[in-house]
Amino acid sequence: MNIAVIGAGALGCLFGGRLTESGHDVYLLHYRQAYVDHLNEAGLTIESENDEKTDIAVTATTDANEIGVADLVIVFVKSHQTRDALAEHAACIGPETDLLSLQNGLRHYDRLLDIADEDHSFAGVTYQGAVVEEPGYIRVTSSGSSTFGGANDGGLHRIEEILVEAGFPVELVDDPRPYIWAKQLVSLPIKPLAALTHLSNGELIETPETRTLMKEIVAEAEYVAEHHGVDIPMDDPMAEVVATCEESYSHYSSMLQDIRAKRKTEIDDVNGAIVDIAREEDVDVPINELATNLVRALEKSYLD
Ligand SMILES: NC(=O)C1=CN([C@@H]2O[C@H](COP(=O)(O)OP(=O)(O)OC[C@H]3O[C@@H](n4cnc5c(N)ncnc54)[C@H](O)[C@@H]3O)[C@@H](O)[C@H]2O)C=CC1
Ligand SMILES: CC(C)(CO)C(=O)C(=O)O
Repeated sequence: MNIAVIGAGALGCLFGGRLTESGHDVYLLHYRQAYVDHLNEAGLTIESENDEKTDIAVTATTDANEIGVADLVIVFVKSHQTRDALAEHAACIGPETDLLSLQNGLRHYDRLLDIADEDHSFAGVTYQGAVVEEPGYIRVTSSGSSTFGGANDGGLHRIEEILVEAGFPVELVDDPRPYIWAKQLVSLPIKPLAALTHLSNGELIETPETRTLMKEIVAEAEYVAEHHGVDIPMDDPMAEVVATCEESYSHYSSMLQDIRAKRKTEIDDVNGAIVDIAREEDVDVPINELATNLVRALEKSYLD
């Protein structure tokens, strides 16, 4: 299969690297020529959770015209980069190209549907984790499954087959939206509060002040989901938040890592999306709104 991966970062390199290894013609798309040259010359090294290292020769490019029309495009830029990246690399997307996104946030499925029809748009979540240790060196941090869905069964099974062959556990669902919400419901209280307090996930849940705010953020989001007609497949979201924080006690959330590295965060697509949807549904979400505005203000202190 001819596959383009938009965003050759942590997950883009992991998925793109393993799909290359399993025999597909994969192109990793990035916007920086020096990074692309490095990937083409030195290849990728993927370090698995049991410290096994695999070297993979990959093809990277900044120019989607070099790819032609791909059979499958996988989107792995950060959520706020998606619209621009899809426009920039539109040359590899034709009417028969399948699009897949397993990004975080609440809007990635809709962004695909903005540019492709329902039969070619597939989205969901992944519990696979990875970090870029240095350019071309990817370390796997977790090997959870990827749950995704879409309207076209044939397309879903085509993507499932190649991902499973490449070693990724996959679960298919008819409608991915409830699963996208379920994953975000756990992230919503952790990410902004970690970004604002610099506490680890475990410290956030142990600290009475942040724990109370976390409960409120989750309760507001559950209320928005209910008004928005999303039936979240999770009995007790706050219990999931507590379990996640306990399991990842010393982990500093990705949003805090973005703040520390002075990068733009994904706040607009996480708590910011809850605020927007709440507004559409005429529901108040004061704690999500405060958390969103504070993280945006924090970003403003170092961006531009
Ligand atoms: N890294 C992880 O463990 C997980 C990440 N996710 C989600 O997956 C998505 C991707 O995350 P990561 O791989 O961690 O991000 P990342 O920041 O490592 O990779 C994104 C890459 O896209 C590149 N990029 C930005 N604009 C571009 C453009 N116009 N064209 C081509 N490339 C462009 C960036 O320079 C970067 O290298 C995010 O939504 C994230 O929240 C979800 C689960 C786990
Ligand atoms: C919120 C959570 C648990 C993953 O969604 C996290 O800690 C992170 O984003 O790094």
